[in-house]
Amino acid sequence: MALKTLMSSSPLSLQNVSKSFGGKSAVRDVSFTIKRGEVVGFLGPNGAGKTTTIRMALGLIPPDTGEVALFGEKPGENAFGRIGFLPEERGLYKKQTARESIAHMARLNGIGKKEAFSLADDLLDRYGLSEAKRKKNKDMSKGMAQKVQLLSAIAHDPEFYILDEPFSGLDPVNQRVLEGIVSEIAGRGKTIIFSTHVMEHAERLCDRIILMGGGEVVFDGSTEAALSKAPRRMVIASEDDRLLEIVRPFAEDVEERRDGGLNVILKETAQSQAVLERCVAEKIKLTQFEPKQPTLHEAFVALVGGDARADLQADMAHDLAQTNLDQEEA
Ligand SMILES: Nc1ncnc2c1ncn2[C@@H]1O[C@H](COP(=O)(O)OP(=O)(O)OP(=O)(O)O)[C@@H](O)[C@H]1O
Repeated sequence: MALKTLMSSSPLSLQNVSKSFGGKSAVRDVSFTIKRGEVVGFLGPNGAGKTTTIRMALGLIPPDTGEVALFGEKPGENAFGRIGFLPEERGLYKKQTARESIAHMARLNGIGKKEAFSLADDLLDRYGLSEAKRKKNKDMSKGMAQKVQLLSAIAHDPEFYILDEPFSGLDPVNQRVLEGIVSEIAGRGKTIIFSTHVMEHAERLCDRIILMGGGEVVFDGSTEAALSKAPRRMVIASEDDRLLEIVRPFAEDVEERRDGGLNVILKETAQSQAVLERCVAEKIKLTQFEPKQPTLHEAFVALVGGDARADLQADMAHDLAQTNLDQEEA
């Protein structure tokens, strides 16, 4: 399909978009097109440029250079009723109740008063928040308020959802509830792009991944293609001292484990099966042989270089610590 046609028929298209703040580049030469019905994970470490890109996509800030097309037009009010946007900065009017918040957003998106309140009630019932209907936002837990804000963004049943960090700051239980909502929206054939630096959400929900690093798109493709970028790993163990020597020619890196086994990162050309065959040929008796499934975490640490890679690892460590903390508290 010709570029112009694709730009005009797609919910969102960015062509060579760049943005700097005070001379410091935040987004550099970003191009991608979101097709109808896609569920896209917009990933990257803190400061990678995700929020800036989303703001430009919605026309909240203009790009310095490049073109943005939202439903084939320059972003503007025309498109807003067709979009459900969850901004990174959370905020509900403190004195409004949950149903008032949702109805308020629905009305801003052109729905009449009676229908807006009925929609709010239906959504709150459907997503297990019936008891929050008349609760003021200031009295809600963080998880509850975040769910209400997401429901406010989706009440007018838009075609295209732009969700900036929908899972951040939530405990694992609430993250799952929000994932359920996103998954249900996706099941109805809607188009979704959501940003996150937590890969597991993307792994479970997305067809396609766009990974930002240092203001640029460093990967854009299917979740499977992303996984193929992860280094292949295996764990192998034997009481035979010759194991390390046999494994080394196949390995990019080998680490001895405390239990005597070896963590092996295979060379690009090597196969775990070949290591096994070599061990059998050398009559090495193995006590463990475990090729590991690659994870998106590993793929992205491999794809995002330099400082961004360190940031991503720090984010991952932080998320893991937070999840452990949340599980201990639960
Ligand atoms: N209004 C602004 N003024 C100055 N610098 C900004 C502004 N907005 C973003 N930046 C800078 O642009 C870069 C990209 O930030 P952005 O918020 O887009 O990244 P992000 O990928 O969304 O990160 P996070 O996951 O932390 O939200 C960062 O270096 C940030 O400090």
